This record gives sequence, C-alpha cells and structure tokens, in this order.
Amino acid sequence: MRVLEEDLFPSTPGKVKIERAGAMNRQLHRCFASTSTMFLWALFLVAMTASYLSFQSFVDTSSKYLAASWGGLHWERQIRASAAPRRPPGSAAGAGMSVLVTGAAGFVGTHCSLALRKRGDGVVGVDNFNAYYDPSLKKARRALLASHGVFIVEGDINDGRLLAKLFDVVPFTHVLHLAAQAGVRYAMQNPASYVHSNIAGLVTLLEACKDADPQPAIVWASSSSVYGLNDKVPFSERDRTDQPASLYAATKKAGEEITHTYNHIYGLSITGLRFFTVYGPWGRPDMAYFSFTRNILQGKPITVYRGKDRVDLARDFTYIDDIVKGCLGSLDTAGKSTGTGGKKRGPAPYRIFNLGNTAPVTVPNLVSILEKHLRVKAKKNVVEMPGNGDVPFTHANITLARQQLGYKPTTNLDVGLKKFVKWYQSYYGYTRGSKNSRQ
Ligand SMILES: O=C(O)[C@H]1O[C@H](OP(=O)(O)OP(=O)(O)OC[C@H]2O[C@@H](n3ccc(=O)[nH]c3=O)[C@H](O)[C@@H]2O)[C@H](O)[C@@H](O)[C@@H]1O
Repeated sequence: MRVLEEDLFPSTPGKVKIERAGAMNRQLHRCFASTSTMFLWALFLVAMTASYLSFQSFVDTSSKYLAASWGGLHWERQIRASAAPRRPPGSAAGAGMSVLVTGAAGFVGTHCSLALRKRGDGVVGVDNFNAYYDPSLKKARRALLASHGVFIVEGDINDGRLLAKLFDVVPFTHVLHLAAQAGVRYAMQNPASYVHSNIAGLVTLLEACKDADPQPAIVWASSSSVYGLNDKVPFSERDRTDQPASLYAATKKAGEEITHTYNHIYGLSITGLRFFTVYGPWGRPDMAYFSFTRNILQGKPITVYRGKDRVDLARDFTYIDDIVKGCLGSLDTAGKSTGTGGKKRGPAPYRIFNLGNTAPVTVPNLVSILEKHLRVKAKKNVVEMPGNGDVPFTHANITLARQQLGYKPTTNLDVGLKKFVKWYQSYYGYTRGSKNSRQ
C-alpha cells in the first residue's frame, strides 16, 4: 500500500521518476540516443503544440460566433432592409418611422409590427423566444412577419451589446417596447423572471435608448393590473396605483416610475399604455379565453374563479385590433426625445394612457360566448378565487386616450371572440364538428 502511495504521490518527483521508471527511461534513452533524433522530436513537439493552440483559438472564435445569433454583414443588411420605411414619396403620413419592436414575436408585438409594416413603416423586432408558453406559436408568428418583410433578431433585452449594435446599425425613430414577462398568477411560481424582464430588461433598454443618437421616442406596455386594489370605477389614469395585488403588477408599476426617471434625467419621450386584458387571434395560450377554448374543445374541465360572496369576476376584455390602433396612435403622437450624448436638452413628453374597452364582461359570460361560438358546452368547476394576485374586476376610463390618441374601441367581446375562435380552429386544424387537431 505504501509503495502504491509513493508511486502516485512521489515526495521528490524528479528523483523518483528516474529511479522508479527505469524501464521507461531505458526506452526513452534509446529514442533520444542521438542528438539529431532529439532535435527532430523537439521540432515535432513544438509543431504539435503550435497547431493545437491555433486549433483551440479557431474553435473558441467559431463557437463564440455560432453562439451569438446576431452580428455580421449579412445580418446588418437584413436589419437595415427591415428598418427602412417604404411609404410612397410625398405620402400625407410623412416619411415613415423606423421602429424597434421588442417582444415582436409576442401576441401584441406581432400585430403591431404587421400593422406598422402594412402602412409603410420600417420595423425590426427583438424577441428571446422564451418557453413561458409554446415557442412554436412564437415561431409561427415570426414566419408570418418574415413573409411581410419584418425581421426579428433572436436576443434578450438584457443584452446591452445587442441593443447598442442595433442602434449603431439603424437610427430608430421609435421603440415600441412590448417584451415582458406577462401573466398575473405565474409571478408566484417564477418571481425572478418578472424582475429579469420587467425591471432589469427595461433598464437595459432605457440605457440603450438614452445613449442612442438620435434618441428614439418610447411607447411601452404597462398594464391595467397597476390599479390593483383600487375600487373606484371606471379606472382613471389619475387613480391611485400604489396598491398592487401581484408581483407582476408591482413590476409594471415600477416600470412606470423607472421610465419617469429616464424622462426626467435624460429627456426620453415616454408613453406608457395600460392594456386591459387583450385578446384575439394569435393570442397568448396562458390567458383564460385561450385555455378555456383549448379545454372545451378537448372535452376537459375548466376552472372558473369566483370572487368573495359569490360575486362573478369581470374584465374589461379588449380586442387586439383596438389595442393596435392605440399603439400606433401613441407612436404617431409621441413627441421627440430631447437628449443627445446621454444629456437632456429640454423637457420631453411623459404620458400614460388606459387602453381598454370600457365594457366589462363577467368570466361566466365569457364562457357562455365561447360555448356559443364553439358549439360545445364547457365542463365548469366554479371555485373561489385563490389569493394568487388576481383582482375582482377591471374597467377602463378611456377619455384621455380618446382625446389625445383618437382611440376608440369598436369590437365587442362577442365579435372579437368569434374572430378568435375562427383563427383558433384554423390554426390548430379543427374542422367544424371534428375533434382532430394538431394540438
Ligand atoms: O389587463 C392586464 O393588464 C393583464 O391582463 C391579463 O391578466 P388577466 O386579466 O388576469 O387575464 P386572464 O389570465 O385571461 O384572466 C381573465 C379572468 O379569468 C379568470 N380566470 C383565469 C384563469 C382560470 O383558469 N380561471 C379563471 O376564472 C381570472 O381570474 C380573470 O378574472 C394578462 O394575462 C396580463 O398579462 C395583463 O397584463
């Protein structure tokens, strides 16, 4: 045992090697018997080491290149082409904007990018394609945008180098910031993801915007959830928003304060939009109207929450096309940012608007409308609303948006859900009366 230990851990390595490795030594001696052979061996070893090192550095460089999904001349050409406005010369609407849309493969991001592109504005998207919900839906939205000439960069808004590069390549006039960790109840499962996207990501984006020259005007998605436990209806922008009921709401409220700071110090033009439960085709599978549809069609039960004293929950469900009009109206009316070189040159606009439908509908009513359009009865489990961050109702006062953005919602829940169901059945391959689908 002692011998073995000494073999493995010699106290004086050089000496021991010579004494104990006699056989090997004799062999080596034969190999290096002549000086010229030794010289050739040394040369061979140096050559091997050099080629190993250069191979390693090639592998390092190429793996870095492969790991980054952005960069390079071809990539820059794609960005520039996608960002270029294509409004006809002399168009009444002006020369057109170049808009960086974050969360472009998301629900609202896809619809807004498409609408901007269709009216001739330049759009470049950024999206991290995370797996909060089925990424294949996000990829399908990306394919839809690509077919209209909108390019989406796969990257995270926390990547300051990527954002700086994008502003380097394109002098974006506007940023439509929609990338976020959405969902009210998921915040209890994964709180860090809300801090990562809605706080850290927002600050990284604002830093890039404040450093950009010219600075873009920023329109971004806040949420109706900032009204939290406010019970004064309808919710007006002047109502209190200091009682959030969920971490999600708290991060959106924090976003409103953070954007105010960047407006105040650096002169960034800011418009925050408080969206009220947006729904429609290409929507988010985590939302109630979407998951209810999936379960009803698959014959599975749905859970309907009910408030205290058996009061039904209600939401001011807002159709996606109305939200798109509110977003584009905000971009069109956003005043310019005033800073250069990271310094404010004068006051810049700071605005907040409710974008709702002003017609709340109860959750049981939502289910009845879905049953009608799907022609299938839901299996309902009605349970008391768990303490998971939900609020009992939402209802938007939209006077300010109507006055300043010309915002006027026109789609009620019945019409909007009919369009959603039509899209859902076609996207997931349901034919009328059939239960076959690709879900
Ligand atoms: O307005 C907003 O700002 C928010 O709207 C939605 O949040 P929420 O209104 O909670 O939308 P859903 O998750 O679709 O829930 C709608 C209603 O259905 C209820 N619900 C949800 C899920 C369920 O299984 N059962 C059920 O009864 C909820 O309690 C709620 O009253 C979005 O998910 C948020 O990302 C967004 O910010």
